[in-house]
Amino acid sequence: MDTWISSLSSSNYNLFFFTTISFLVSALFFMKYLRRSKVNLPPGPPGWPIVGNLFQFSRSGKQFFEYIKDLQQIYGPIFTIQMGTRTIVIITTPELAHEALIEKGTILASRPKENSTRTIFSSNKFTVNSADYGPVWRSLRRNMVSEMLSSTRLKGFYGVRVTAMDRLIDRFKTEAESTQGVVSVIKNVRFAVFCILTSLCFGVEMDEETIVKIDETMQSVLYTVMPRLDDYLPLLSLFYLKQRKKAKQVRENQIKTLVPFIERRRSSIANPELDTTEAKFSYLDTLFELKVEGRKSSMSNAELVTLCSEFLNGGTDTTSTAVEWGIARLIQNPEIQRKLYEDIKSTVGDRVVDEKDIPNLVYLNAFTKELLRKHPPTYFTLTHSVAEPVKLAGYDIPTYVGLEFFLTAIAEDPKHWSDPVQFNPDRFLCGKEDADLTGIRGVKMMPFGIGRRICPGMNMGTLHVNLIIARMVQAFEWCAPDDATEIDFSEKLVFTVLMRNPLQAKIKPRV
Ligand code: HEM
Repeated sequence: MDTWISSLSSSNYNLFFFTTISFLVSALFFMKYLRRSKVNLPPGPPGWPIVGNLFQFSRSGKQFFEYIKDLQQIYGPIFTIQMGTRTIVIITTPELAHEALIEKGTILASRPKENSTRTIFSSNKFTVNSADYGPVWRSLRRNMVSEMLSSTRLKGFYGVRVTAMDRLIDRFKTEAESTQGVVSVIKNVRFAVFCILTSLCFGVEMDEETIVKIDETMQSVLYTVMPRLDDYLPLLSLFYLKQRKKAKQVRENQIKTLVPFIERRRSSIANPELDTTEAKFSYLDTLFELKVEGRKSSMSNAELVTLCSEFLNGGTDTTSTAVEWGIARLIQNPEIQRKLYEDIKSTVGDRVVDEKDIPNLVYLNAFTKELLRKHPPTYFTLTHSVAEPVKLAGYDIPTYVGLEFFLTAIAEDPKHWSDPVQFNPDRFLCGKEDADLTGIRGVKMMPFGIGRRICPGMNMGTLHVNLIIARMVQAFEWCAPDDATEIDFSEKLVFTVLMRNPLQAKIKPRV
């Protein structure tokens, strides 16, 4: 949300034009105001005409989640902000999340209208995450879960993970040789996760150069769909023609990069004898065959690109961000690192830790849960919207509102956690303070969301975080590059919440 400010100042203003537009917008807003003033929305900071709270936010100099934290102190568990034309309701407590996403789950399971850039990249809302709650969403989601993410399917991809983990440890060793032991955490972990997901998605093992190229394409897509000022003030879109042109180029490049893999897979299914190196099964295969409710035609290549990109993006940044924060916590707390290593050593002995060991690694599981509580990779769920007007906490929620669930506030609610700000995996040992991540038995933390739209990759995401951390801690002792350095825990909101300064860590191989 920060990026639009700089682009605005660089735009070439035409004063007369802007004034006329402002007048028209004011009239429009006034009419909208008359209509909306009858609605009993949750309270919130008074806004300015046209822009609402947009400039108050930008002038606060804070990141979006910091601004929201401040407003929570003033307005309580549920409040409204007006960002230009967008009305956003923020929910910050477990009780209200339960009311919204479990008790009234079907009504709050929709997604808001998209801007024109997002529509290009979602093939007009043809993805699991963007589709409205209805037949298309059901078909796409059911396919993704049952064919790729169920526990049986996950087990079938065991070999892919073993290869990726061995490669990860080797990469750390190689990097450390030329840097006196200092390695970049997120870069290598991201690469490992991406290797797994590309293999599952396209059914091929790829060389490093190809994987890096696809990853760069995916990252440029994520940056292109990030919010801009004209998402909030659509009439300013005239000043963003260059960005819209750029978005089309990024889309073309995304299609150009991924279509060859789609064609290759098609041809290898048609002629299995030609390439024996390909995997027996991939996400693409399921999409080739999928019948989407309410559609007669099969998917176009552009739609296949969109769905494959969703699969790759959904699990890469989230997982690698979590691991980076995890290693930062281990460096900050050598005692926690020692306990984790002891847990692995006493459970698996001298052999390499395997994903089948994970259910027995009690401390590792507690550590990962605490990691996802304290550092949910995204601070908000994806935006929800309502299919029909509904009441929440006694307030009106009309259909034009976007709902944001503030995950860190929910996971640090002092009514539900002892010493909530403290990073302490022990809280999950011996059932002292447990939490059901699905929210069905009550909500205390929800790093994957809850209800109808809960992350379908929850099992895979948790498995990857557990496995990567176990392998990294078994192979190396982790410390700060210079033993005196304090880890900087400040955050930067991009798509996930990253460490402001990407973590550099010193590794010492364990003997
Ligand atoms: C640690 C890892 C992960 C975390 C923390 C995470 C978190 C989330 C969150 C917070 C949401 C939004 C839920 C909502 O809107 O209420 C979500 C949705 C989603 N995630 Fe994940 N995710 C992770 C891994 C994955 C993986 C591995 C995949 C697939 C390969 C995936 C695919 C998706 C999809 C498709 C959605 C949209 C669901 C829908 O709208 O029905 N995620 N995830």
